[in-house]
Amino acid sequence: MLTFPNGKINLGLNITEKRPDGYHNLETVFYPIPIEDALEINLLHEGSRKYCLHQAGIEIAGEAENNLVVKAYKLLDELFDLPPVDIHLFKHIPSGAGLGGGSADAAFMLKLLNEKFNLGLSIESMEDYASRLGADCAFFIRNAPTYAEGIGNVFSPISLSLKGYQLWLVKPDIFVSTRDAFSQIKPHRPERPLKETIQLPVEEWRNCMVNDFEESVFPQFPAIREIKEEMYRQGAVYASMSGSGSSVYGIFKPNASLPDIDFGKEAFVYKGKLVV
Ligand SMILES: C[C@](O)(CO)[C@H](O)COP(=O)(O)OP(=O)(O)OC[C@H]1O[C@@H](n2ccc(N)nc2=O)[C@H](O)[C@@H]1O
Ligand SMILES: Nc1ncnc2c1ncn2[C@@H]1O[C@H](COP(=O)(O)OP(=O)(O)OP(=O)(O)O)[C@@H](O)[C@H]1O
Repeated sequence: MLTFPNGKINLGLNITEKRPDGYHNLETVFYPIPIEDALEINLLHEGSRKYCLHQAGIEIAGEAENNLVVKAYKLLDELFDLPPVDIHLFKHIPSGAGLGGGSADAAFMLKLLNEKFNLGLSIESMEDYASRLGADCAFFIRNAPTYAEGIGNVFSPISLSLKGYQLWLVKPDIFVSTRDAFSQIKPHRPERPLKETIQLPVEEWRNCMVNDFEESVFPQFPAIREIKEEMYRQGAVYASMSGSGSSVYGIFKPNASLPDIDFGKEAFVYKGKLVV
């Protein structure tokens, strides 16, 4: 059985409060984007192992057992004593990019196991399991535009569609540590709640919707700021860093023509239409 976990971008990201447990409360809108990994599971017939992970595409640092798809399998295996599975993961979504690729894989693995083994899990219980695997993981269960608060795990649906707009996304060869990015932020509430800002016309977002991480990440990595400025030079309606970086996206009118621009040999570049 095969599925295609997709990435997300953050539309606006306000870090509002530091919590006693060290984590931060935030408000953001998660928006699904059509950059996809491929994830397949089959019954594993050989040997005594419960799972075997085969990886291809972009390399993920670390041991197989730390892969979020394996963590998702182990979580449900503890509860349902699942049959052994052979897992194939083809990574296309860059990691450490603010695109939630690892979280997407984990959430889609829960959905895949639920379907393959007829576990009968509700959307709500899959969201609950997903939230144990990562702060923003549960978003990928419904995978629809969502307003998120808390540590990125308290959701409400929003009415928003950018369907037909073009997305231009660039992830330079720069690693930004999410933990360090959070530690450099002075939390504060925005003048207007993001839930209201997001309902303004897209053309107005540029003047009032921000990603708070840009203030600390741009001075440290001016090349990331430069990509955002390039997006606006090319006519983006809205441009921003996603999550804690290092990817930057531009949203363009449906008929805009996007030229070829050299963002460096190692940069990941995606251009495509938004589909939701
Ligand atoms: C910033 C976002 O990209 C917004 O979508 C995500 O919230 C980040 O999610 P993520 O990469 O899955 O981050 P995690 O692996 O959960 O957390 C990495 C580190 O970031 C810090 N962290 C994360 C989320 C949060 N709400 N407050 C935090 O302070 C913590 O120090 C944590 O140890
Ligand atoms: N299946 C997986 N795909 C990608 N990363 C994984 C996976 N499993 C574990 N990881 C680990 O999770 C870390 C972060 O992955 P992910 O791609 O979700 O981060 P991100 O792009 O920073 O997203 P965000 O900050 O928006 O959640 C990586 O450092 C990687 O080692």
